[in-house]
Amino acid sequence: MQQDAAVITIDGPSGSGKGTLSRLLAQKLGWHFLDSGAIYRVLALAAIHHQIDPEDEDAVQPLAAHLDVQFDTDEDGDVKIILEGENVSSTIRTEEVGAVASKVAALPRVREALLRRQRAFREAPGLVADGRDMGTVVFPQAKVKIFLTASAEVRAERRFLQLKNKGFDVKIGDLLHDIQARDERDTNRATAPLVAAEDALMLDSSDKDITQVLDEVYQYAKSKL
Ligand SMILES: Nc1ncnc2c1ncn2[C@@H]1O[C@H](COP(=O)(O)OP(=O)(O)O)[C@@H](O)[C@H]1O
Ligand SMILES: Nc1ccn([C@H]2C[C@H](O)[C@@H](COP(=O)(O)OP(=O)(O)O)O2)c(=O)n1
Repeated sequence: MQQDAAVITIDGPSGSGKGTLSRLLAQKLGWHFLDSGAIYRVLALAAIHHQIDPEDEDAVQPLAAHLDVQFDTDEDGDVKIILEGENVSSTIRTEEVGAVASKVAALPRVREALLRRQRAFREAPGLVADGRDMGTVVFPQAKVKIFLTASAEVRAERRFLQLKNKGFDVKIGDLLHDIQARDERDTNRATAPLVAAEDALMLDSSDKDITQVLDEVYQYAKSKL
């Protein structure tokens, strides 16, 4: 880890466009990228595989501390996520895994166990970090912080198109329900809840396409770095 490498944090609820924006911004800047949600999703999948109750902190904490996960980036910048030797890049993206991720993520000792792993992504020339608590807990000293939102209906519609394109059989009503349940759990947990940092730029992407969002954030970041 390089304590002095610059960090841009992008936090917000499911489907707001954090992942897409963070990836594009990291590419444009030539910086590293941390998908912290993927770590919680991998942990959730590991809990499912090992038949561990996602709300049992004593059982999930050691799994988090010893999580055997690798992020392998190829020449095109595509990231392959390997859990215990298996490529889980696609399996972790289901709503079922997202819901379990949101449960394991509510456990304070699990979050603590994953802190160092996330901070290790901070390397020169810089890091774009995507998640829920990047600007508040993991990288509170980040120079640029964005809190990206969109209405729940718009987010459900985006997720519907995204999952349908990947071949998943999904219903928009179920997705809206899942998104609202996850918002509720992520926002109301006691440890590192989904909340904007005081010094974050608030951005509502409901009526903006991804190019507009990227341009706006890139200009803002340039003015702050
Ligand atoms: N501003 C936007 N306008 C329209 N679609 C978007 C926008 N941002 C992201 N998307 C699409 O919405 C889906 C969810 O975006 P994603 O980046 O995965 O969200 P998050 O990481 O916040 O859950 C993706 O299919 C993405 O291409
Ligand atoms: N920094 C983070 C990232 C994700 N989480 C939790 C809460 C989320 O509901 C799950 C899944 O996160 P992820 O960012 O992959 O979810 P979305 O792509 O936004 O749907 O993990 C978290 O608590 N803290």
